[in-house]
Parts: sequence; structure tokens; C-alpha cells
Amino acid sequence: MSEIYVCQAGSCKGRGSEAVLLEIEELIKGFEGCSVNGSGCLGACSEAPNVAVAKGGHSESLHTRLDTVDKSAEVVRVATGHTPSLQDPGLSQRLTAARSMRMRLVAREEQKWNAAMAGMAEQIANTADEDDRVELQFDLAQLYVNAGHYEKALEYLAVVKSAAVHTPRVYMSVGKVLAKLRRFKELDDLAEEVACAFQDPHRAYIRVHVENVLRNCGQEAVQSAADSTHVRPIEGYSRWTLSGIVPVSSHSAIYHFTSGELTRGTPYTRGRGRTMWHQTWHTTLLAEVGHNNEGPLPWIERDYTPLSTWIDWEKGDVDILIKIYPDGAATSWLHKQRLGCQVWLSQPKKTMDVPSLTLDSSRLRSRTLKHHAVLMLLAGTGIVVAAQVMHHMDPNTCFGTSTNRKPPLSSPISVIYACRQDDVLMADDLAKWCASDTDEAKLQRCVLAMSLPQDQAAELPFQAAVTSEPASELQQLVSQPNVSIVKSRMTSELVQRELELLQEHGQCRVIVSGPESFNGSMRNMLLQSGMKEDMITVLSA
Ligand SMILES: Cc1cc2nc3c(=O)[nH]c(=O)nc-3n(C[C@H](O)[C@H](O)[C@H](O)COP(=O)(O)OP(=O)(O)OC[C@H]3O[C@@H](n4cnc5c(N)ncnc54)[C@H](O)[C@@H]3O)c2cc1C
Repeated sequence: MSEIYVCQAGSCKGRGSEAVLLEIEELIKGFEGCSVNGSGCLGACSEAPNVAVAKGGHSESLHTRLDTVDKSAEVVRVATGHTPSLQDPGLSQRLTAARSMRMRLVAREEQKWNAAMAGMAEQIANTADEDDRVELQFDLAQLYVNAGHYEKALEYLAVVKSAAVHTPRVYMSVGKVLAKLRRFKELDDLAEEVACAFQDPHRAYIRVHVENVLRNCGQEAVQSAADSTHVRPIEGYSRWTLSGIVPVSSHSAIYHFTSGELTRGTPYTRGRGRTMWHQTWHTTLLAEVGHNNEGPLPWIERDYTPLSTWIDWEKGDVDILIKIYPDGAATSWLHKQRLGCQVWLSQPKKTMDVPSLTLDSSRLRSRTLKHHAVLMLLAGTGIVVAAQVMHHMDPNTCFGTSTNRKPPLSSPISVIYACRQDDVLMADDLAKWCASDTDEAKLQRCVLAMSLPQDQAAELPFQAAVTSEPASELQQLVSQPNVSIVKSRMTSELVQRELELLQEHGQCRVIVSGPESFNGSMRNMLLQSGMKEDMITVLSA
């Protein structure tokens, strides 16, 4: 019996892994003794989309960069011993088109407009069917509107309008963009064009509807024209001011942003008739780096997990711990930004379901699995996940109004944190959670797996923050009786010891969060020790 696991987490999902899953399901039809499942992160995010094949309970083989149907077929061959037929020329083409559509849909769901547009212009150029081409051009125009690039949207809409003659939705889209650009004369001309196009009395209802839409958006534009500070909105994002940078190690700093814009939303959506869903959450930063190879827009999109709470976000404050990579496209840009500058942050997005602490995917069987204890295996900036989880153990920070805040998480939690000696992050928070004398927001144990600092040729981003003496926060942390330091990397003995201690309470969920090499090796280590795939949640960080 073989099992194929198709990663459905962050990077893989963004690179079409949902379509890979469907592709493999399609290609495997007729072959016995093989099942296909969605899985959490397999730990090779930079080579997404990824698939693991487990045969007869033996160790898995990892298959990366499944970016063509042929590669999915190869996975099926490895799993079943049979090569699926791709003879039908239509099949491969259909599956490829489904995959790019899926990728675009995921990026669109995540409101990552640059990623959603990546490769679309080329796809349009290569699409022979006129109707399909026009549909893609219309789609691209809508994405440009979402991104606030109205002139570019209008260029595509002009092409669509001349190809798809007398189509109401195209007239309405053109009208809305003209209104956003306050090109009122052209909006009037368009209204006349609509009147001519739908002269036929049988189509008068269409004319009336389109004219109403054009009139309304024109009126809205006139009203907003009075606002001279008007900045073009980006759908799903709001502007935040960089109001503080507090270095916490030679590589990382806490970036503090403030915003008064109501469009910032909230991680804790509620209201009459709404069920409250607890979740850990993150936001997407638009790093305005200019021309880039991630899409046609002048920014790149990167996710960050706030340390601060939903209450702070609603007040217009957010703290994000960010590690600066000298070769990192977004972080090297951020490092150059000065206090007072404005950046775009998305509305909060869900990372994990709480209390299950699983990724939200209908493909994951883990949704139904309960835990009685939690072990967090964290590395580097992956430590930020601890803050989000611990907020849900604390009545002061979990979701809920001040009168009914009952923490949804109460099971014992321990952490093993792999970090370099010169890059121990969140020591003060870890100390606070370890010292807690109630069960609320308490860490049972914290093990620091410390490795030596790397030799650095280049100057470190926050060099000035480094002191030769261990910081007082770290001293405070290691003075706690439930904290220990091991001078080694994360080992399977270390993990086993903590797991055994927690498993006294019952089934244990393990959350892995760190750089992709760490995530991949932790996942393998846990599986080899007999842990069920369903009980492991792997997060990119
Ligand atoms: C849901 C989610 C939440 C995240 N939360 C945070 C957070 O709170 N704080 C934070 O600092 N980051 C976080 N990240 C990572 C973040 O989104 C970026 O990937 C990171 O800031 C690097 O972006 P970049 O453009 O500078 O680097 P890129 O240009 O994408 O990468 C360039 C190089 O940087 C290095 N690099 C990039 N990312 C990593 C990494 N994670 N580990 C090791 N090396 C890396 C590598 O050398 C890589 O080759 C999160 C990621 C996800 C998916």
C-alpha cells in the first residue's frame, strides 16, 4: 500500500498544490493500492509544490517542484509502479490550465495581487482561443483594479471592449475605472455609447441597469474628489506608519506600526449572528521594491506573524518581529525604510485553527484530531508562533469580549527553541510564560537548543544592538527552574524526552515552525519516531 501526500500549506498552495492533488487523483484512477492525501508543510517551501510518497510504511521519498503534469505522472509511477498515460493531448493541456487557474485563485483568495498576476501576460499571449484570451484579459484588468493600477486596467479593458462588443459587465467595469480616475468626460461618452448599444427596446432593461451603475460610480467619484489626500486603495490592504524599530538581536528587530485606517480590519471578526472562530493569524506586507520578477506590480508580498494581540490591532497598533536578510528582497527593502514612512499591511489572515492548532484545509484529516498537550519545535523567527498560541491561553488576550473571555487553549504546552547564541529572540516573553504561576499562558518547560554564532564577514543589520554580555532578558529566562539550555542543535533525543513528558497528559500535537530545512528535518524526525502525520502541524516562518 502506498500513500501520496501532497503539501497543502502556504508556499505549495500558492504554487498550485491543490491542482496537483486533483491531478494525481485523476492520474491514479484505475491503479489499486494507493491513496492520495493533503498534508501539512513537507519542509521544502522554496521548491514548492512538494509531494511525499510513503510505500508500505517505509520511509518517504520527497518529490519537489511538481510544476508539470509529467512530474505528477512520475510521482504516480513511483507510488504505484505504473506509468499513467498522458497520450490524450487534451488531458495534459487541461490539467496545466487548471493548475495555473488554481494558483491564481489561491493568490487571489490571499489578496496577493502581484502573485495572482504572475505569468498572466505570457498566458494571454500564448492563448490561441479568442474567447479564452478575452476572458483572461478581463481577469487581468480586474486584478489591476484591485491593486489600484487603474490606467493599466483601462488598457486591458479597452482591448476587451473592442473584442467583446456590447457586453454589459465590460461597460460597467470600464465605467468604474473611469470614475476612479475621475475622467468624467469619458464617463459621459461611455454612457452615450451604452445608450446607442442597447437601443433595442427588448434590451432596455440592460441599458437602464448599466446607466444606473455608471451614474452611481460617477457620483461617488465626485464626492470623493473633494478629498485631496486621496490615496489609491489596494483591495484588502491599509496603510500603516512605521513608528518604531527596536533591535532585539544583531539580525532582528521588532517593527512597530500604527494605523488609523478602518480598512485594517480585525483578526477577530464578530458581530450579530456570527460565530466566533479562534485562530492564530498573520498579515501580508507589501515591500515596494519596484520592478521585480514575482509579478508585474512594483511590490513583493511577504507574510508576517504579529507578536501583539488582536486588541492592539484593533487599536491600530501592531508589533512584528522581523529578521533582516542581507540578500532578502523584502527585508533588505524594509531595513532601508525610515521611521514615519508608510507601508501597506493586509487585513489579518488565518494561520491556524484554535484550539485544534491545525491548518485550515478540508483535505487535512487532522481537523478532527484532538490533542491533550502541545509541543512547539521552533527555530529562528518561527518563535513568533509561540506568541500567537500563548495569546489563546490567556483570558486577557484570547478572543472574546471582556466579560466572556474563556481561553480556548488550556492543554499543557512546552517549547524547544533552536536558536543561535547571538540570536535568541523573545527571551522576555519566554521567561514570562515559564514563570507564570497560574495555568493561564503558562509554558510547562522551555528548552533552548543553542548553536554557536555564525562567522559573519559582512556587517550585521543591527550590529549596534549586540553586547558582549548576555542580555538581562536571557539571564532572566535561564534563571527559571523549568528552562534548560543545551549547547547543540535540535536532536531526536531532546524531542523524544519532551514528548514523553507531555504524553503523560494524553495525545500530543507538535507544531513545527522555522526555516524550511528545519521544518523538513523535524517532520522526518517525528515521523521516524512513529508520530502520526495528522498530529504534526508545520508552519513556514
Ligand atoms: C505565515 C508566515 C509568517 C511569517 N512570519 C514571519 C515573522 O513574523 N517574522 C519574520 O521575520 N519572517 C516571517 N515569515 C517569513 C517572511 O514571510 C519572509 O519569507 C522573510 O522575511 C524573508 O523575506 P525576504 O523577501 O527578505 O527574503 P527572500 O528574498 O524571499 O529570500 C532571500 C534569502 O533570504 C533567506 N531567507 C528568507 N527567508 C528565510 C527564512 N524564513 N529562514 C531562513 N532564511 C531565509 C535565504 O537566504 C533566502 O535565500 C513568515 C512567513 C510565513 C509564510
